[in-house]
Amino acid sequence: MMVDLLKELCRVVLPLYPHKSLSTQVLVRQTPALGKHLSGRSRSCTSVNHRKLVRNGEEKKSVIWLEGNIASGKTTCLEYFSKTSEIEVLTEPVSKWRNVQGCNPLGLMYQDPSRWGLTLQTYVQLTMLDRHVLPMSAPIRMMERSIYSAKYIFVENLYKSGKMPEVDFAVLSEWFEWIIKNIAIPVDLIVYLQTSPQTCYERLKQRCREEEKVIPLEYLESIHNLYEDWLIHHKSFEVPAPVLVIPADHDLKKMLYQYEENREKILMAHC
Ligand SMILES: Nc1ncnc2c1ncn2[C@@H]1O[C@H](COP(=O)(O)OP(=O)(O)O)[C@@H](O)[C@H]1O
Ligand SMILES: Nc1ccn([C@H]2C[C@H](O)[C@@H](COP(=O)(O)O)O2)c(=O)n1
Repeated sequence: MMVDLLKELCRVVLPLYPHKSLSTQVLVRQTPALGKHLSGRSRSCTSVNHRKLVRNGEEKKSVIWLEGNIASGKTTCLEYFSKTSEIEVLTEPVSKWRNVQGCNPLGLMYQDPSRWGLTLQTYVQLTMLDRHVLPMSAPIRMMERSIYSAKYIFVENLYKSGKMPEVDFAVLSEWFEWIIKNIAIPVDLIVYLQTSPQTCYERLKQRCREEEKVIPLEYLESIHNLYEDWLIHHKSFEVPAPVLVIPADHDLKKMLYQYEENREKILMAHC
């Protein structure tokens, strides 16, 4: 009788939890739709990346990229979510960009982008790749930006604005293509903090990072337009995961409220 009871329990309960399957079968599962904030087109063009392989009841892990303009509030957002036990947070390695063996490629780039753009972006590519391949220590990883935005936004901006020589752009492009072809860079969801360039300009001045004092509003406008073309209008590059857009011009109190409102959608990337 006990055996029958167990069999019945398995029959009813296991189908509800396919990722906890006890068989050795590999299950391919699609993450649930993320509701109205998700951009439909990015979902459809990224179905392969968004599928999840689950084997032997192994715990499914999810990676979320937090994208947005300079000083849009990404670090502040990550700080908030770092208090959640299932989430590990990886901030951008800006301190390395400001100090590699005593040199400051970030500062040099802002002083003379044509000369130092390649130097900074090569180092950004290396340090972001290092972040992407770090073993995960929690079920959900939220990381600030990605090797994709480094290329599609910042390298693109330097090149399009005439501040990066063609040869530098070609070398970085070949490196980038090689990396994404040969190294797995997982992503399940992109959270985009959508701000106006003006808001970022004000927050940038308030943060007062020494290297960034030379940044004009026009620079933030260019970065903004590249982000919008990529993640909202789908006019430039492939989007490697669904996009959750969070309007981020609001004050801190309203932003924390919005983060709470979106918590489920973010955690759902893990289901
Ligand atoms: N919602 C907000 N309202 C006002 N100031 C903010 C808000 N979010 C962040 N800030 C401030 O703006 C500056 C940039 O925020 P930060 O989180 O460092 O941005 P990012 O990591 O995107 O560059 C910081 O001084 C931060 O305290
Ligand atoms: N690929 C990149 C990434 C970032 N930067 C610059 C932009 C900021 O000055 C700084 C850190 O950005 P934040 O986290 O404050 O938005 O690094 C870059 O030039 N290239």
